Amino acid sequence: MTESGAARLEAPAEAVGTGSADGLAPHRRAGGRHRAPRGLGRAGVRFLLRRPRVLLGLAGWSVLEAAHTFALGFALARALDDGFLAARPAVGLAWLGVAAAGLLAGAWGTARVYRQVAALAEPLRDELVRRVVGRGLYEAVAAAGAPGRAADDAAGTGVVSRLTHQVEIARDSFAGLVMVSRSFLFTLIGAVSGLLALAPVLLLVVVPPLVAGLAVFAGTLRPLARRQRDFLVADEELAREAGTAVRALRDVTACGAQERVRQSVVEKVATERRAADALAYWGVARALALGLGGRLPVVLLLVLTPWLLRQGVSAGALAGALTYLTQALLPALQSLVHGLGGAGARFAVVIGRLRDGAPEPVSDVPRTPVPGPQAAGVPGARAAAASGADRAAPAVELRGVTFAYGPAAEPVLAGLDLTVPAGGRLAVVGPSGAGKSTLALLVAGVLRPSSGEIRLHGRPVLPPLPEGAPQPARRPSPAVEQRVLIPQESYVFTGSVRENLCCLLPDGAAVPGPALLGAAEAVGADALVRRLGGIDGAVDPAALSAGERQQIALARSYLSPAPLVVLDEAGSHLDPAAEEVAERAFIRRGGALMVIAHRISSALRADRVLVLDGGRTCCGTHAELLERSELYRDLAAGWAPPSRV
Ligand SMILES: Nc1ncnc2c1ncn2[C@@H]1O[C@H](COP(=O)(O)OP(=O)(O)OP(=O)(O)O)[C@@H](O)[C@H]1O
Repeated sequence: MTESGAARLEAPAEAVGTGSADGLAPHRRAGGRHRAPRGLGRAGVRFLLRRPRVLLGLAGWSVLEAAHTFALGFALARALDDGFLAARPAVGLAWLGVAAAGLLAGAWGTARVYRQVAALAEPLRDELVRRVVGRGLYEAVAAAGAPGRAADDAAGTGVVSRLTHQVEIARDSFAGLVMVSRSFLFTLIGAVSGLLALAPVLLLVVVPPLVAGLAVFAGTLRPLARRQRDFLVADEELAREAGTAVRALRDVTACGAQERVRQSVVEKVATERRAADALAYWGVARALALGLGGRLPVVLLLVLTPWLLRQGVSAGALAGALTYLTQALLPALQSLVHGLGGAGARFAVVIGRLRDGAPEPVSDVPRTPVPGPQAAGVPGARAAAASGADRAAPAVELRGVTFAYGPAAEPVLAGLDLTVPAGGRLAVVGPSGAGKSTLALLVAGVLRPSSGEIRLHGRPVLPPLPEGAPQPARRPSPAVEQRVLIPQESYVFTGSVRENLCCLLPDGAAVPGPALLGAAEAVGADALVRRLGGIDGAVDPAALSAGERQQIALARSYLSPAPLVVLDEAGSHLDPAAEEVAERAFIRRGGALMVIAHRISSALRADRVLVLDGGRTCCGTHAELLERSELYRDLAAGWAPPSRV
């Protein structure tokens, strides 16, 4: 196994960009989570119908806006026809005065409309806040039992983020939607009545393209909203990925994971670019709707002017119609198209997330594991026993596991069955290249079996790869909380001793200094910690020997809440006595232990030993194997005598 590959294994999953989300979304990213929520329309109608007085007020004040639109074109037409063109400037000016009064009345009405919109948006906000707080309480309870996650993280950061971001976005988008839809409707009413009053024939020119434009817009609304949502989601995911990479920069560099992190960010950039392209494509359809509904009527009006004049339409009526089109309908249509395409999609996405995150009925809540004591600052020794997914299930279960490093490569493991009971101790031995480290990586969920199944405490690790698929980049499985793997080359980073010891603990878990020292002492790293200046002393990886780095990694893993510890020759740089101290600490710690052994003493301390030997792989106690396995006898004879058994 390469050093960088090994080093990565101990790094927290967040270091390679798999960290959980914060910020905008609760991020349940299962397929379809970003779809517009079902029943949103019905829920919206119910919400509105519960507020008839506000709706009436909104409609009442909006009538003033319609009246202002009506007055705009009609008064201009009269000012021309009855005033300026009839050589009666006073009449013309009087009509212009009417238009100005209409403008003032419209502005006054619009100001009142804002109040009514607020009377709709604020209750919506309150309702959403109630939901989010309910969800937060639910998460706080669930997180208290979730290994690898601190309760205050779920209950604090997530809820505050949803309150401050999503609820405000929902409220603002909703208010924007109400404003543009209402404005378009009442402007349309005002303009159509004005055209009807000026000359009904004008409707023949204006209405058909307007209807065609609205039909195109209606047809593009759904796909456009979907593209807009995809773009928002891609944008957020890119921001999250980049944010995670930046936060984990030190670990990424220390683990040599720059290329993988770069690739993962580049993938997100490509996804966002594709989403932006698709959005732009549908943006063209939106421009078509605007052209048809807003601009074509103007062109038709100008082109058909001679015909309209022959139909008896006056010059003033033509000017009034042009005013309706350019000053009222076109801007209202533009606001509608942009508003529904932008704020509408944002509203649907955010409401969908808030609704998806609504508290579930208590009876449907899946059983969450018992809270691990390390959340309260107790080292993993006692925690290990308490944080399992299913404590009765075997710690490790392999059924027919076959693994090869490439589609055409010889399998390293073929049809392997193995069970390590909860709390059991297994030593894995075998000649160099037999597949011991590969087995450790499979159990840890870093590699994916070609076929067969691996479970940790009853939970599946990673499903097999589809036939012929290449092994993907190494990435810890979701079962990462169930195990800690210490590879031969230990990962230690520049920082304090405390940071190095606590990096496998759930976020926010505060382990007191004496408990950290106790863990170091248990694995025999206390002298090293003292030499480094205590728990707050500085760690310089380059200044540590390979054995000292192993001691830090052992203390860190001892503190981890994982109920299964996999030591892949994790004490290979320690002397036999120091290695024994560390191994015995892990035995006392509780939980299951799997040791890739390079000394007979490790095999003797285990309940059972797995001898990896290609087709002659076998498992049994030390005594059984001495009888049954020639390879084991050879290995045992070749190893140095144990210091103490
Ligand atoms: N990344 C890899 N790509 C291809 N083959 C690999 C890779 N890693 C290991 N192998 C091969 O898989 C086989 C098993 O390797 P593994 O490291 O699991 O053996 P091991 O028993 O742990 O050996 P050792 O005791 O020397 O560490 C070896 O033949 C090795 O060359």
